[in-house]
Amino acid sequence: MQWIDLRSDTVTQPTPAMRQAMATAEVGDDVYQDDPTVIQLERLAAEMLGKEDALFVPTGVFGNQLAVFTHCRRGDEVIAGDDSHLVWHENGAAAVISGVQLRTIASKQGLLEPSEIESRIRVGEDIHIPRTGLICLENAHGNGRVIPLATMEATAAIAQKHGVPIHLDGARVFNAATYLGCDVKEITQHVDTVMCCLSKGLAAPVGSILAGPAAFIKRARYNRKLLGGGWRQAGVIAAPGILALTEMTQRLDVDHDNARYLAERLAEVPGINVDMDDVHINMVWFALPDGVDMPQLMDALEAAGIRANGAYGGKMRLVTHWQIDRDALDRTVSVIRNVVAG
Ligand SMILES: Cc1ncc(COP(=O)(O)O)c(CN[C@H](C(=O)O)[C@H](C)O)c1O
Repeated sequence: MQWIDLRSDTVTQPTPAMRQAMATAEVGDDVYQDDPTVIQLERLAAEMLGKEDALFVPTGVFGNQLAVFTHCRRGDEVIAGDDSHLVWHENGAAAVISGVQLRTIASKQGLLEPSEIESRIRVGEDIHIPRTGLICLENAHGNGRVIPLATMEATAAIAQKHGVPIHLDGARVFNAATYLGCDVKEITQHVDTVMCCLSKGLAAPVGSILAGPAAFIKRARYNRKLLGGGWRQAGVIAAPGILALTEMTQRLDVDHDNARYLAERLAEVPGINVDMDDVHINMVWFALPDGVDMPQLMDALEAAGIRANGAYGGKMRLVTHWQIDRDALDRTVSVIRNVVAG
């Protein structure tokens, strides 16, 4: 059955061109750094992200946690937003894998005020205090909003002043660049390392990229192996990653336009509240009117061949991607409208 799957952009299936590339990929043992397709992907990613080197990793969480593990010492403090993916959805991995303390900041819709970050940076030698080992930013944010370049720049200046590196959870950094109308390097220039997902809106079946200075990536490659993440003939899954970067980054505006279309149609349904100002990328969050029978709504959506996650903090999230067109969105809104209308 071909579902209309709006749960996330993590559900994207590889394009036909990606499947062809997978079948014909040149491969080798990547632990020996013999896989020409992985090497091609890593070089392309480093160039596009404006970093000296890059590493192909299994997932976004792996890339984020490998960054923390490689930047930090055990006992360090890591500054992050209280609603960041690193804090909310990574199983407490920073403590488990790296033995670090997460120092959270209440974000303003995903944005961390640079002054708030600076006030939490540990300064000076004191027998009581840990070292601030890393600042973690997220852009685009998992709430679908994009952090302005000026905020990134101001944060970078503070981090540089205190000698603290910045890691960017850039799972959707190409979506952010599309929204800002800038090259992705204008975002990544303000951070030391960046993780970007190939397997979300960019539609690769597997994988993310961790990019940064050559010396950092060399240490990260060692740490990836330590964590059991050494690839063998991974060219089979690196090949679609190359197409993700060369082709799918160019069409993200289609997903963004479809998200705005969806938000506008939902806003026309009596009782549904959509904040159009929050619709920056391919995500639409909306509040249903009180009293909506959620089990009935989820059953109606499933019966119509539509997959969506339930409400989260009183809001539902629908995510557009290359396999979602306007007809699918119209069908989705029609089901929601009928259930809400009772
Ligand atoms: C900002 C950000 N950083 C990292 C990740 C993790 O990427 P993966 O480990 O799933 O590849 C995600 C996945 N986000 C997923 C989604 O949005 O459906 C779920 C919540 O994990 C993310 O949104």
